[in-house]
Amino acid sequence: MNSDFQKISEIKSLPEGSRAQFCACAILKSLQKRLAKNGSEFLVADFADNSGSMTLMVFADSLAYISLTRASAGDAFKIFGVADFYNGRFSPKIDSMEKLSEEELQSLLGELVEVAPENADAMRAELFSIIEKIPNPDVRETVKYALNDVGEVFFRSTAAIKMHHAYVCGLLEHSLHLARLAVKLLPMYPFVNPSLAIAGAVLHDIGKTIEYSQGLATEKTKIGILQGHVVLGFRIVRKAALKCKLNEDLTGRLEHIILSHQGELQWGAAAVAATPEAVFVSMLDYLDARMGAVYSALKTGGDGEFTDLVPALQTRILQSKPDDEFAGAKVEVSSGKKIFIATSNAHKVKEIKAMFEEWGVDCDVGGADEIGGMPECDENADTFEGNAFIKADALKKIAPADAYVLADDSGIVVDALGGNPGIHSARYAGVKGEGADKANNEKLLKALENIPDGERSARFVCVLALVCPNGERKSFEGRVEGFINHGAKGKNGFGYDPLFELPEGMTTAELPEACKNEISHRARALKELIKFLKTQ
Ligand SMILES: O=c1[nH]c(=O)c2ncn([C@@H]3O[C@H](COP(=O)(O)OP(=O)(O)OP(=O)(O)O)[C@@H](O)[C@H]3O)c2[nH]1
Ligand SMILES: [Mg+2]
Repeated sequence: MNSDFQKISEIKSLPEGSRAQFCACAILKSLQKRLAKNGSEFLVADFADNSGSMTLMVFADSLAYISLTRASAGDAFKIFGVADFYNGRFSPKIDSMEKLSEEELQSLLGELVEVAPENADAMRAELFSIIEKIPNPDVRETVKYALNDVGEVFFRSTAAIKMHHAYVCGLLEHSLHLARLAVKLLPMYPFVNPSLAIAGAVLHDIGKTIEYSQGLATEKTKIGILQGHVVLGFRIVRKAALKCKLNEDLTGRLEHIILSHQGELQWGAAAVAATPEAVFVSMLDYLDARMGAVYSALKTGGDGEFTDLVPALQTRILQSKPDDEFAGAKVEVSSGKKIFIATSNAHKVKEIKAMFEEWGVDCDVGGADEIGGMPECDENADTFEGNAFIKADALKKIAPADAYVLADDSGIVVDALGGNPGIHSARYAGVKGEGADKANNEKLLKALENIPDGERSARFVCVLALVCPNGERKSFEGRVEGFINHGAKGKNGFGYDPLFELPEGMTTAELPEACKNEISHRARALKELIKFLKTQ
């Protein structure tokens, strides 16, 4: 059979009154027998191809009626009819139908089966990279266990029969949407536990892998009807949590997210969301389910002013685009870049994150602890740049492939000491951990004891090393000039800040954080790095 047929979306766009003949190829999604007012039987059949769906009324006086009485959901048909409208709604007259042979079906499968608009492999990779962000390792393992337990079907299944994301890979797409939303919105709600929120976003609908048959037409399975996806999902997640030895409290809270995500009891929730995470996930689900319904309505809406009634929204959707010449503009809020900072120094992470935020660069910046912690590494190069790349390379090995890795090697260079402590600033006094800053400061003051004012010039130097997802390597240097005081002043910053006096007459530890982040060596290097990132 060749493709001398029209897509459902084309047929639905035929002008009202044209009464044009059409031939469509489509899959029967559902079939119901009804009684007309005059007592005669008719069939209501939902058909879909990859462009959309249409509902057909087939009356007993048509040839198609006979073909349909022998059909079941999942069968594919060639449909001959005439475009017609009833009360402004597409309501074609059907003349006849022929069932497609298995061979014809195979050759047309790509035209008939609607698949999620985003690429399935890319969605899957992104979902796993978000799962890797889950801070609590037991929650992370629970999510992976549950996905592995249900297997490939999670990545192919539809998310619904009709309402939203009702296409192949719809469940993957819907789950990924929630996970993306969770990652974006979590910073706004610091009282929401991030591990539970991301896990709930990924797993909330996992029961649908069992609730629905996975053939060409989605139907509820027997156990799907008897238990529903909320309870089925609860069981999958409970098993995973027990296997992964998730603690009792987190297990109960994760189960609660699954049981309550449906929002309201009359929509099938088993419990009303009663934790911050459960309220958060059920609201994300509400948003994405309804936006998915809008997407499908617009896609199949024909060329009327409004779409057909969207049951999930209890209204029709206005189809015309806003009269806005800037409608296609991208709002520059997210560069979508993920950056992990390769350091075990929490002060550096805090300063770098604050600067990204302050300068409105909406990269997703995380510390090494979000991906398993900063690996041990030997900073044995003889330049700041060399050491920065040693740290960046060490973290790159465990960072997600699509992430940038940024390392900072910095220190204080004192002219009277021939450039020392320089690259050895962190370990200048040989003390590690808590007392290091104090010991370093004391050693430096001692070394400069007999050096007069006027010869105590020094500078902070910072080299940032960036390793890009494509392997490209860049470094950026920043400096700030000053001199070393005779004692400590100020409580902000870290390291040598209380000793480092700026020409303006105060130490960098006396500057408010925001001021330090404007003028510091790290700020200067980071400004250059951000310029580069914007070209990416
Ligand atoms: O008062 C300061 N204000 C600063 O703004 C600053 N930046 C760097 N430094 C000093 O230089 C060492 C870097 O050494 P460093 O780059 O090896 O870092 P680190 O060992 O602390 O962490 P990591 O990034 O290596 O994991 C630090 O420990 C500090 O003593 C600073 N002191
Ligand atoms: Mg170090």
